[in-house]
Amino acid sequence: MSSLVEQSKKLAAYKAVDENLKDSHSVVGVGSGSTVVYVAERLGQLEHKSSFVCIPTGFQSKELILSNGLRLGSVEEYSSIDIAFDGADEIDSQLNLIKGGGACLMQEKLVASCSKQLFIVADYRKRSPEKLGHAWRQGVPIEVVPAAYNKVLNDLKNLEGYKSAKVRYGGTFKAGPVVTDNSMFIIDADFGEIPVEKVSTLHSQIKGLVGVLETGLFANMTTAAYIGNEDGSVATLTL
Ligand SMILES: O=C(CO)[C@H](O)[C@H](O)COP(=O)(O)O
Repeated sequence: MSSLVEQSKKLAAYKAVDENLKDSHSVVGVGSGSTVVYVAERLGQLEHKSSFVCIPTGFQSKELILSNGLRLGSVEEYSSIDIAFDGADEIDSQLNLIKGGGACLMQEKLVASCSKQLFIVADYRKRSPEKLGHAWRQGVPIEVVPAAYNKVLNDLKNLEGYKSAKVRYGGTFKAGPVVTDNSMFIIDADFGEIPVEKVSTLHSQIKGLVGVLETGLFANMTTAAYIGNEDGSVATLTL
């Protein structure tokens, strides 16, 4: 990966933490992915880091919390979270998101939904001029019960905008499907470009299929998105 992309991730993450984490915040959600690495790094540099507890969104996130000397909590203990930081695979003009590129979508949505504020950190490649499905062409990640994968693959064909769908495989790292932190499979379903006003409906339709645990469509959850630009600036997107 180019150092420009890496630099933009770091700048966005540091700015999001610096501008939004307050001394009064005692419970902080920490998401998953390569950009959140810099969120955890920044949190770990804070003098008052022992004054808040961090809630992970999966295995990688838990490791980030521990390796940066932060206090680890769980969403079972803390179902009210003051502020959460997470990455995204794509962000539309209304701050709807596609997430789940790293297969952590269920716990990411759990933490986001428990949080009073959700700040997204990303590099410039993640920002769509308008609709989801523009830059992120892999499809919407959907976490499914393993026994239901074939049924869900068939059910998806009946939904408006459907183009294709497949179970995500582990490639050279796993002979067979990717298995999530919840022991589920991931289906990536291509719906082309998703109109802003249809994100919520599409999420509900997919979620309504028996066998679906969660979708990677995050509608109306984002407080603000911090986007690291190629020129070294960081754009703050709010509605
Ligand atoms: O949803 C996610 C994992 O399930 C990540 O937040 C998303 O894939 C973004 O990751 P990165 O910061 O590496 O681009």
